[in-house]
Amino acid sequence: MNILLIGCGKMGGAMLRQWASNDNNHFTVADPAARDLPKGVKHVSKMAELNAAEFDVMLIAIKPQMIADVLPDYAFSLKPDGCIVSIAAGCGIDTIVGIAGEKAIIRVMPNLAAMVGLGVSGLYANNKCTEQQKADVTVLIAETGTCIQLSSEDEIDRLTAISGSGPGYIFEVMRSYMAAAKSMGFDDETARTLVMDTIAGTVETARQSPDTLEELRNSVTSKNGTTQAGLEELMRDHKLEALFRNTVQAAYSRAIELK
Ligand SMILES: NC(=O)C1=CN([C@@H]2O[C@H](COP(=O)(O)OP(=O)(O)OC[C@H]3O[C@@H](n4cnc5c(N)ncnc54)[C@H](O)[C@@H]3O)[C@@H](O)[C@H]2O)C=CC1
Ligand SMILES: O=C(O)[C@@H]1CCC=N1
Repeated sequence: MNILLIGCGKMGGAMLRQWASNDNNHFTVADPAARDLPKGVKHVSKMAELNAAEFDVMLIAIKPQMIADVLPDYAFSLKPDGCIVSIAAGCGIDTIVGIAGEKAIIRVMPNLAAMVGLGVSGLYANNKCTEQQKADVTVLIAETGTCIQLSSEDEIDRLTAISGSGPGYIFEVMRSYMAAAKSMGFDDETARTLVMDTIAGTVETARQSPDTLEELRNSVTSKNGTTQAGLEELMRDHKLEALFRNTVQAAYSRAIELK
């Protein structure tokens, strides 16, 4: 497929890095600030430089607040049977239709781990999309990690709050955990290794185990041992659970505002 990537910042750039490692598709990036693009990727700074080229897929990876300004410039670069894919948080299909007209539109919500092929994305297609378009875009997204098919647009906004924003929460959890390790006297490098390897090893253990997370947690927790002492703090008054609930609710509310 010929794909036009509009916006190649942190998220578009992360996905492009994976895609460019395959030869399956041809990419053109439209972004005045794009630098150091992978080999074989064409670059334009503005619409006029496209020389009337037409694309099978137009992938929107600019900030949601910019779409109304930027998308009209590119709307004519889509082939008549082409498909718009938007990774913008919040920005609904109705908003895109209002700008670009009735088109095949797919909303995808990736996350930053796409950069290393370990992303998780949700995908929702409107009823103008053919089965072939859905299948092609699913294959494209699956090159960056897991791709989950969603059956309502609202699910994209709810998934945004969990996995789209998720790496942000986890980086902050890691940062706080690392600060705690440093308060125990470990230097930066050792604290980072201890925290990251503990998290990576724990995730892999959970992936490979048939046990529930509660059972796995209990398998670390000796009666009257160190983990029990730590968990009594971490789980006091269910504050951690409430904190995560409030966190994802705030992100979901923001996605609704960005519609
Ligand atoms: N950063 C993340 O982890 C995730 C971001 N997203 C979505 O991805 C989109 C992009 O977010 P980021 O990559 O984080 O932002 P970013 O600010 O890193 O990238 C945006 C890019 O758009 C470019 N741009 C600005 N004006 C332009 C124009 N007129 N034409 C073409 N390109 C233009 C900028 O130069 C920049 O490279 C947003 O809609 C966001 O909701 C979705 C999932 C995760
Ligand atoms: O913070 C944001 O709005 C975007 C969407 C998900 C992750 N980053």
